[in-house]
Amino acid sequence: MTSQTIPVEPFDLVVFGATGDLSERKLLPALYQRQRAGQFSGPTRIIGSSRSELSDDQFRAFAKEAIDTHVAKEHIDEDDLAHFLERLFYVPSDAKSGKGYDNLKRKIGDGAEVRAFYLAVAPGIFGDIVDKIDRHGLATPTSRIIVEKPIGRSLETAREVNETIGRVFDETRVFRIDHYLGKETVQNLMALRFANALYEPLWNSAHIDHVQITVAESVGLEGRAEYYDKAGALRDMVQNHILQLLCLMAMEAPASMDADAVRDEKLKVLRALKPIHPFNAEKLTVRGQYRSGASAGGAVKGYTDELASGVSNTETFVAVKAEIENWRWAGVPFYLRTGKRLAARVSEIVIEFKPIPHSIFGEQAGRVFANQLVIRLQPDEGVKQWLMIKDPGPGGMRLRHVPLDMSFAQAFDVRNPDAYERLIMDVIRGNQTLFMRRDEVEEAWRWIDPIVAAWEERSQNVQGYTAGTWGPSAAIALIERDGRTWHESV
Ligand SMILES: NC(=O)C1=CN([C@@H]2O[C@H](COP(=O)(O)OP(=O)(O)OC[C@H]3O[C@@H](n4cnc5c(N)ncnc54)[C@H](OP(=O)(O)O)[C@@H]3O)[C@@H](O)[C@H]2O)C=CC1
Ligand SMILES: O=C1O[C@H](COP(=O)(O)O)[C@@H](O)[C@H](O)[C@H]1O
Repeated sequence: MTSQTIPVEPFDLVVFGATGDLSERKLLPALYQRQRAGQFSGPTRIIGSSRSELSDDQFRAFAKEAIDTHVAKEHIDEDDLAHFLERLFYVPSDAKSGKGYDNLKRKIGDGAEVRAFYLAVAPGIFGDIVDKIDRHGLATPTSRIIVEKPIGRSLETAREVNETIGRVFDETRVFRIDHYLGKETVQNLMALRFANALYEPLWNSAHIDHVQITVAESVGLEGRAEYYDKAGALRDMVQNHILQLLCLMAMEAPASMDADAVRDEKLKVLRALKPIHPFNAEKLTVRGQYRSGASAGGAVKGYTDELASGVSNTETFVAVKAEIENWRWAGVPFYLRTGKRLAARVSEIVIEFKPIPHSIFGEQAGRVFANQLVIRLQPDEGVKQWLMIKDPGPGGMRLRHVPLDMSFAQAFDVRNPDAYERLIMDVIRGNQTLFMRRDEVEEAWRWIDPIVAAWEERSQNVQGYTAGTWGPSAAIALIERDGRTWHESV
């Protein structure tokens, strides 16, 4: 039995927003996979809720459709699916009026020892639901709450959301999801750093020249214009996923994998981020917006063509040169970039080591490239350590730049579980290590807010880029000004 299949104790999971997009595409398929892996025990139940008046059977039909659509055929087992559907129930409820909450209380009854509430609804009704959970006595002293991003759109609004939740659930029972932390390769970053003796002595400004973090998407708005146009790439991706990656890459070794030990170290990194001000924002940040172009699937519309209004200054791409002001990282730039409708879907962290101080090989040996460690988060998850070696053969000492390549798909013949599978099971186990603590979320906003303010103060407009490219030319200039180049991700 692997750690993935150690059963968790029976639980009741109430999913608010059970008929929505997140539930359909991610939560129900992830829960089904855990059933299939044999992780559920006893009378575990998943109780869906939202305003739609569905019966249990109608919700089961919705879940079956979701699983048929979003789970690969070879992973669907009819017996497992039937057992999973038996665990599903549905109670209509309205977060605003409170209608249905008494029925929900009756349905939960004494229920299982472990009870969790998943807020898979728009952030605007988080407060209403928490309030109704409280007033209708749905929570026990050990109940947990799972909250989706975005947690606010600024430090002030994040504090409001956190206060609202904190009135009913103390911090040890709040699970703020950043699904990047549930990705296998992101957790592997910790394994790579702290389970190997090799890297840690080199993991500092004496040996690392710079770091690049890229989260590139080939998709566009995917029908989420209403949310996205108010958020933009900085709030949607940098405030959470990219800063979390940066923290795991840059933090000191925690004393253990204990949730607070890890989160304390991440918090110190966030606190050490050098603030970006209006006077240097234009030099350190780039905002882009895609225009019509091409993708693998053919011609695609520009961002504003997808909006009802037809106009917007919201960024769909952002690049930032960040710095961490502490002993380990002083003087090491962290180049961050993310965007929609880029040339490829690829997320990776590139660590470029400093060049050797002197080459003994002479010009005929060819260029000596600096060592690079490339951690590929998705797709084609793996780790590549680029090294210089001698070109084989008797032709003299010629050097070659080659990767030591560890592809997870080739090394392990197992399905790569979706982040939500791991994260939901961690909630049930009560393990908060891979969830964001309140102070982390607020500290991240403390660094993001001045960037937004600087853009507004300086009227820093978005720069157009053609869909299917790597973003605006200013993003290339951002790194090339420093004599460096973006890693070629494909
Ligand atoms: N979709 C995604 O890929 C991602 C989503 N998220 C976050 O997850 C959350 C949910 O997103 P998503 O699923 O896309 O949103 P949807 O708009 O698709 O779904 C919203 C859900 O909330 C229910 N709902 C709306 N109003 C009420 C109400 N007054 N009372 C009770 N239920 C209500 C809706 O059902 P009904 O109309 O029947 O009430 C529906 O089930 C958001 O916070 C989003 O930011 C985060 C990361 C990715
Ligand atoms: O949280 C979000 O993440 C997705 C990208 O997630 P991935 O797992 O597919 O890399 C992004 O598309 C979305 O805009 C954002 O809200």
